[in-house]
Amino acid sequence: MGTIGSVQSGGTMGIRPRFLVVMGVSGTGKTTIATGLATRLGWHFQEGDALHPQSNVDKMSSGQPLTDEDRKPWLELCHDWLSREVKAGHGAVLTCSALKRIYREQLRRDLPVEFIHIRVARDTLTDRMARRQGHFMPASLLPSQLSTFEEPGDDEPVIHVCGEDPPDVVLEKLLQHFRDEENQKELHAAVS
Ligand SMILES: Nc1ncnc2c1ncn2[C@@H]1O[C@H](COP(=O)(O)OP(=O)(O)OP(=O)(O)O)[C@@H](O)[C@H]1O
Ligand SMILES: O=C(O)[C@H](O)[C@@H](O)[C@H](O)[C@H](O)CO
Repeated sequence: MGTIGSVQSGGTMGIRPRFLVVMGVSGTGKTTIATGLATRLGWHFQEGDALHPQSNVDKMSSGQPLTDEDRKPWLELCHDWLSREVKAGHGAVLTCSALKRIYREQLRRDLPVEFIHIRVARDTLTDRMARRQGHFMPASLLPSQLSTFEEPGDDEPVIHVCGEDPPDVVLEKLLQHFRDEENQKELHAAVS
């Protein structure tokens, strides 16, 4: 089993392929954490925002929140991407806000998809969005993101992680979680 300090060839650190959706409201750090995971693990990465139809981007840029109807075709494109990745079997990471349970159900339909939910306090989000430059999402949409968000339930395949720590710390916690799970499996296989 590899450790964070000794990346094995292929870059997977002995971690089996997983199909991850890094989720949360705008500004939680989805892109930052998802790209970090994909880079460290050598897995494929897709920015969910890049799959939005232009009409959705235009709508958000003009300060209007998306509706369920707006999000439906976008979520289907996200599902298509995940589906292709599962078939390829390589290990993959997608960013997607996945704000509601029904959206998460659409994303993981018939697929072994897991979610990583990054938790960040409202004040931190406000600060991050105010500072961020060159992104279409205005900080004024944060209240609607937060009011639309439905906390994932215990019956959903989700890993919660605190996103207040620096990105390297968040990433190391996630990698440690994956390694712990691999170790548990090996232990279980050895005793059964
Ligand atoms: N753990 C962190 N600590 C401090 N700053 C962070 C952290 N994660 C991300 N940031 C910063 O916060 C801002 C938002 O991060 P990022 O773009 O990754 O979030 P996002 O969830 O993908 O946002 P969006 O959904 O709006 O695209 C960026 O300026 C990023 O550099
Ligand atoms: O479901 C939504 O409302 C959207 O996906 C937003 O969350 C943005 O795409 C993203 O956060 C970019 O800032």
